[in-house]
Amino acid sequence: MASVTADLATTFLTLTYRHRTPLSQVRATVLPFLPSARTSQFRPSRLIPTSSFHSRIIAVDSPKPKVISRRLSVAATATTTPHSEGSDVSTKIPPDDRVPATIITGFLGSGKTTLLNHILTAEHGKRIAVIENEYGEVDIDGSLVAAKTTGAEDIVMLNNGCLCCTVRGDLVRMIAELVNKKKGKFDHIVIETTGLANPAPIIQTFYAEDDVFNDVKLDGVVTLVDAKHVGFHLDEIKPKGVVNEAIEQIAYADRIIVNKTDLVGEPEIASLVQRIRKINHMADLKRTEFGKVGLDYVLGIGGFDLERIESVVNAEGAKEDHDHDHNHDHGHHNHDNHDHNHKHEHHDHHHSHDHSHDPGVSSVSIVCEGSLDLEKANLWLGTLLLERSEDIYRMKGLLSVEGMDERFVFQGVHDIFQGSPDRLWGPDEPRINKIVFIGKKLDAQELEKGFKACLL
Ligand SMILES: Nc1nc2c(ncn2[C@@H]2O[C@H](COP(=O)(O)OP(=O)(O)OP(=O)(O)O)[C@@H](O)[C@H]2O)c(=O)[nH]1
Repeated sequence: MASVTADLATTFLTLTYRHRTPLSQVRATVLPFLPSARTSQFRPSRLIPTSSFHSRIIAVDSPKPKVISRRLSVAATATTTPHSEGSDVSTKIPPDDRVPATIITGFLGSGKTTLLNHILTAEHGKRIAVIENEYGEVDIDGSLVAAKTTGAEDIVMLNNGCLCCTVRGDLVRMIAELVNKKKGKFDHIVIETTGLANPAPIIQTFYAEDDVFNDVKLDGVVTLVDAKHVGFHLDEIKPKGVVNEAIEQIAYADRIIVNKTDLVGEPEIASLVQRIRKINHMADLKRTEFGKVGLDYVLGIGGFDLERIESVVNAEGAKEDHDHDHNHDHGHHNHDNHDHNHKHEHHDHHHSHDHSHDPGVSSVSIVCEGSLDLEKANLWLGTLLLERSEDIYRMKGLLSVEGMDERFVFQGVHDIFQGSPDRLWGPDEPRINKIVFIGKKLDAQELEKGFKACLL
């Protein structure tokens, strides 16, 4: 046990040291004590006999898009880390020039291809490479997309794979090929998954594979929800060990698009939104018809960026499209945001939305003022990931750690954990910790208790 504890205690310290690496290029940290969990998470949940990825580079005749360079200064007074080479080191974050990739997922017929067509035909000045994962021999979606776009420069087909193993390999090869052969010819990659895909292995590909990670960064997961039919899929009881893809696709999302709202009435949409919120309280949500959303909503999300953790944990629960929001989800949002804007009060709550111990997939937030004992927090988080990483789908957090002058931000997908100090706490800024978990069998009270035990 002693050695495990020592390992756990190095987690934050190691991560703290990582502030010297550009934040945007901080390599995902797979906790060193989790070697078996790392491989087990790629187990296929479903075998799909004939599937393939197709890639298409959509060339858009437009001026070269603006390169957005992300710069962030981190003033590090790294008194808590033995790795520190000195204090008051300012780290300039160079631009992250990796190509962003967006995953579009959603159940069969939810409107993924419709959204893709919308993206490809819109004026945005981006050249987009599309990777499609199809069932069967016939490239139906490919022809739908092709019919609506011009300038398709390249199509590569990769066959015979299952989503979690072979296709993951295919995806890596596909991305590597795109990067090697077409570098500079596209600005964004959009990956459309099959309707029965569990997004987890695809997300993990971006962290587990160096070939991918070095050149491409995961920008976000966009999930289409069929407002008329999704209820049936969400209700479906699967055999033990088989995932409910409709739930998983919602759980991993950064952006949720409730599509086909023309086919159902307002009350159905409102109750669906509530249901979605119980699963994923972190994502933005919009209601649409025929996938008509602003391009900003689906491209350039930064859903896995440490720099953007704050906006997620702050706005958590309040992010439905406001055109629709006010009438339908009021009580819920008021409740969720209750504490977020108050200063100088003792913030101390969690919410898990109706269930304190939800056996299904749910979101739990902890908002709590105070500073954490580094070692205890390390042990708590490390143990949590060690024991529960399969159940914790995604998490994001912003922490106040005793002895650390910066806020500590982190995000994780199962046992992939990425964290770093970001900006300094303001002199009068209340030290409020905020964590959001999305996962299976989450016990809000237990999580909160464990977290609070780490406070000084
Ligand atoms: N009424 C209505 N129909 C829609 C809407 N969005 C898409 N559709 C239609 O629904 C059907 C399925 O849409 P797709 O975009 O192909 O859905 P998909 O998710 O790509 O489907 P799969 O690839 O089979 O999983 C098509 O006939 C679309 O025209 C909508 O908002 N309202």
